[in-house]
Amino acid sequence: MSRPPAAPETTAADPVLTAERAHLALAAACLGQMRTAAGAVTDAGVDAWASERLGAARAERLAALAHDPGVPPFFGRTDAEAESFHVGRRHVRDAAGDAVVIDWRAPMSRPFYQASAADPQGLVRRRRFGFAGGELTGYEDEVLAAGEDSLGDSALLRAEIERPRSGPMRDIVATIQPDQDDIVRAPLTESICVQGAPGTGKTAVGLHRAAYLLYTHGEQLARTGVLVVGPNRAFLRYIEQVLPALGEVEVDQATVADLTARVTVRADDDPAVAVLKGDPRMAEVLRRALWGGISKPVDGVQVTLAGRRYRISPERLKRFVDDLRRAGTSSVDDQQVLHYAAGRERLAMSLAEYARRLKEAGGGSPSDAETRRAARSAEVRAFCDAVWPAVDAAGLVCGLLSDGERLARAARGVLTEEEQALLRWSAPPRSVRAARWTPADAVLVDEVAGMLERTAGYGHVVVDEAQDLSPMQCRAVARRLAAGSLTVLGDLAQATSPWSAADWSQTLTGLGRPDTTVRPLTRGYRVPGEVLDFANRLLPRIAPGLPAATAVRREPGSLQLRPVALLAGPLAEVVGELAATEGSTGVVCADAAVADVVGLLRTAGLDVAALSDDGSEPTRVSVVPATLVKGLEFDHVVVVEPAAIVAAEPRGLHRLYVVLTRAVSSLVVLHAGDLPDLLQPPAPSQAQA
Ligand SMILES: Nc1ncnc2c1ncn2[C@@H]1O[C@H](COP(=O)(O)OP(=O)(O)OP(=O)(O)O)[C@@H](O)[C@H]1O
Repeated sequence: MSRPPAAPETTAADPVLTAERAHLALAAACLGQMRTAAGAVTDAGVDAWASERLGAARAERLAALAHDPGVPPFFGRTDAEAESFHVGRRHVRDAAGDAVVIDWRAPMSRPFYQASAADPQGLVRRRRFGFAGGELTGYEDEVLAAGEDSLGDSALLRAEIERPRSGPMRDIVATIQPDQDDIVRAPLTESICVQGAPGTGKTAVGLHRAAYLLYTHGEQLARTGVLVVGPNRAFLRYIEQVLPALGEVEVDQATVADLTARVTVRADDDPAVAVLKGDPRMAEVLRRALWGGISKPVDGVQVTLAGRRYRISPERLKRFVDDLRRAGTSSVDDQQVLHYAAGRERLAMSLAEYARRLKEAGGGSPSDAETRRAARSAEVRAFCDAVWPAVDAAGLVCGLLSDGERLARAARGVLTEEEQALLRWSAPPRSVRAARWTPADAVLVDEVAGMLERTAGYGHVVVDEAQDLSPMQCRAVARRLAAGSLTVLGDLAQATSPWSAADWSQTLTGLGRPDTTVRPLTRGYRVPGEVLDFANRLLPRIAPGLPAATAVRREPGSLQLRPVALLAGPLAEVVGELAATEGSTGVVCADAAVADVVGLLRTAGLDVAALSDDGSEPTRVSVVPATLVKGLEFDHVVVVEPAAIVAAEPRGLHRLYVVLTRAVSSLVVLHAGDLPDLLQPPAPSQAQA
């Protein structure tokens, strides 16, 4: 279904339109001048490093000013009694430095998003603009002073929501709604968890929050950085353009697998094993395995310092080791904790400094360099290697999973014997490199690496589809958070991993922010009401207690249930019809059926390709494995045999809920078998009753 961008009742001769077009031309010209000025700045700094930094800063600035002719410099305007502002994606100034457009993130722009007739926030009028291909084609006024507001029912908002989808996700900066804006503009110090039904704009809100925080706390976050964590490469590819379009190019985007890629993953675990490896008790097992490798000194050590030898007794050595081990294992504050590798270095230094004190007591005065040399001496190194051995993270996990006795020592009282047996590799690998690591193992290795050395942390982390993270994955994300704050986005009804919890507390605890407030979003922007009502029938079983989303619009005819005798013919026919329309089509089926569905559609002469997790670009008609569709959306969705999607995995009904909520315009459900009971049409007698 295609609709032109809204052009409310305005004509070319409308003086308002004429004046606004002139302002648009002015803004475009000023932006051009700003770009020229940024391009003219020379990169010559005092030295090569400074020149490079200047060059990088200039490239960033140019990227931020990049002008896409399809993206107009402003999209709205606020009129107060004394002044009016045009609101756009970034500040635009004229040659005199006066504002031509103000950035949507500036405090002055807030009333554009928040003002209502009941609370005009100083505005007399709000104006929204409609564009087609960069041309200003119309506008919509709400005279707040006269009690008018669109209450989320603006024609321009509707046009934006219904526009055909093609290519990657776009920003929603022109139409952010008040409840979304509250989350976007929450302070940097506040961690937030958004529990939002499908299509309520969680991903959009999280990305706009990142852009808002980078604007508002640029200097602080430029140092510490912002990270966006998404579920898979296909999803990251889908969202990767949103932040650059908002002028933010310096945000890292990664999956948990990317963050924990310290070993090469070559295998998958059975669900029961994956659940256990994701259990927070594994952190305790690993902690014991690592710190339990430190042994008690039995002999004294001779330390050579500035030509003399000093003997340190086993009792004193034991005290050094105990004190350092305590600093590594009993600190409540993660920021203060002593990491294992640093502990090893400190132990060596403790010995050298003790020798120095002995020398000083005898009247000597060794230099720092001599003390450091003593810490690096062969005797001290040999002592540390024996008592506080160097550890390789992958080696430790490999040893633990290969050696039943070692595992039992670390897991005693934490895991049952049956659980230990589940973890043990039946055939230990010949070497650490040869191990058939799974994604859950990679997270364990990362946990150990995080105990060995402090992981660099970001100032803010946005975690999307967070309902699917295991507690151990949450810890991996938390390690990247340092002292910063979090935006956690997710939907418990879309929780498809075998370890998914029924409430947010486990996830938020794992992420290290148990006190985070959970805020709901319930207005669905993506899916038409008819389709959403259908999918919501699954809610009582998959997420009892969660409020159902309400759709912002209804589209009669958007849902078609088609029972068929054989799938092949009707599938090719339906997809053929949709392929001829504007926008994207996703044909979603159980993963195991993807190859057959692709073959069948190609045999029918249709140009389709399977969506894969390598981040490659989706085609206009994609065959999508059900496990890869999370977070994505298509104009038209064809679901092939829902019962097979449900049967494919333990949380298959949750998966089906995800699949049924991806359509912007239409959903066709093709089924040769029965529909899952909750989705079956009421029997005729019930229907009449
Ligand atoms: N205020 C808005 N104005 C216009 N479009 C919006 C708005 N909010 C959300 N949308 C659109 O609705 C769609 C769904 O948004 P998004 O993907 O962020 O939702 P979500 O809650 O993350 O969904 P899901 O959980 O189903 O993946 C997107 O196309 C987004 O652009």
